[in-house]
Amino acid sequence: MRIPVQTPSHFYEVVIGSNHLQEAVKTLSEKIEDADQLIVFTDENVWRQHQARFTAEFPYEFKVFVLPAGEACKTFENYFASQTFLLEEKCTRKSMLFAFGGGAVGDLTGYVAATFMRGIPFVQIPTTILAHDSAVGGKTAINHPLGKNMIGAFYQPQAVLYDIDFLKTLPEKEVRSGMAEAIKHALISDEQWYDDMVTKDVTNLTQTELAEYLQKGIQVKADIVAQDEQEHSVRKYLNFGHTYGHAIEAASGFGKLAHGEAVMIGMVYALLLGEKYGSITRNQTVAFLQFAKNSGYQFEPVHQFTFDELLPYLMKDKKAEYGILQFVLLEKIGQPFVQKVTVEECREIDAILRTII
Ligand SMILES: NC(=O)c1ccc[n+]([C@@H]2O[C@H](COP(=O)([O-])OP(=O)(O)OC[C@H]3O[C@@H](n4cnc5c(N)ncnc54)[C@H](O)[C@@H]3O)[C@@H](O)[C@H]2O)c1
Ligand SMILES: O=C(O)C(=O)C[C@@H](O)[C@H](O)[C@H](O)COP(=O)(O)O
Ligand SMILES: [Zn+2]
Repeated sequence: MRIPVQTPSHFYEVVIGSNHLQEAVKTLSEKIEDADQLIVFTDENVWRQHQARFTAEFPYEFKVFVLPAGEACKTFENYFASQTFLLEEKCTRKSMLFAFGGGAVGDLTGYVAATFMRGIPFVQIPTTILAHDSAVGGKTAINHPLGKNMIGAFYQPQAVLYDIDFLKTLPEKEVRSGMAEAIKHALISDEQWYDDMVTKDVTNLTQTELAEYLQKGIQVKADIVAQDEQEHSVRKYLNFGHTYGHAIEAASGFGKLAHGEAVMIGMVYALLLGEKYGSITRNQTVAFLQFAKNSGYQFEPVHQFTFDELLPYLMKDKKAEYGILQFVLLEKIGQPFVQKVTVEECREIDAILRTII
């Protein structure tokens, strides 16, 4: 299946299927054959588990740059090492990068591609559930110890080649983390989908259900990015759960908490705020929390920090303007909006969160 993504700057396709890497690569053959070098960026876990299959099915000569697994790859040091590798390999503006891995490899590779010689083409080949979100839409970034994704660029890939057969080796924690973004996509777009989701064990979907959810999530993202590529308006909705989620993620030390685990906490926080500013009821928030707990999501990380310890991270949220925080909230399930919130209100909601989790 092909899902088109049309932004003001760029058109590309998400080619999603199972066991179709070889076929999917063919959709890009013209662009690939025009490149002077192909460089695959991956991480040590992904390469250990999928090198044989990738090499067998990727029908071109390539060089590989293996990064540390997970969030650890989104650092200045790895960004610098990546640029050094490209320079030492004599890459040029005609070279093409491939991000073979999860969101961390994808974000780092995209930022490297956006900045090497002021921009060279790159392709996303995602290997996680979460990457149905991260590989689409062109947000690329590395972290700074003071905040998540603080250095980056909007830079769209040439294509997203998503073979969901790679997902079969994901550990349960990463399944859970990835499903949080699918739950987010349902919450911000489609009440019926959300209602269906909460009846399921989202960590144990059938391949058919998983494929359907991923396609739906990609479509939600593609529709939003088509309207607002650089987050001036509706793209903010994709940040539902991320203001508080990123704060917990950064405060914990990058990589301790998986991104989706932190976002799940952030979504409960945002639902609580939605009780004040929207028509979300406490029953709905508690039902969501129960569904999250039943699916194995953890909320103890909140208790490791005081609100004042989280506050500096909250204040670095990229949606904040003139020192005022903006949260994405739900009027009702499926209807997001953006709301300015004061620090004192944030403190109050943080206190409520601690009592209900
Ligand atoms: N750019 C965006 O729009 C966007 C959207 C959402 C998240 N993100 C970013 O994505 C990152 C999280 O991405 P992620 O959850 O994919 O995590 P990840 O890339 O850190 O991968 C998680 C872990 O799973 C392993 N892994 C990956 N694929 C595997 C496979 N097929 N089998 C076994 N193990 C595998 C990795 O080695 C790593 O240890 C965060 O940095 C987050 O900020 C970006
Ligand atoms: O694509 C978007 O826009 C998103 O916000 C998707 C998020 O899931 C993702 O985690 C994103 O990287 C967060 O962006 P940030 O601007 O808050 O760092
Ligand atoms: Zn996210």
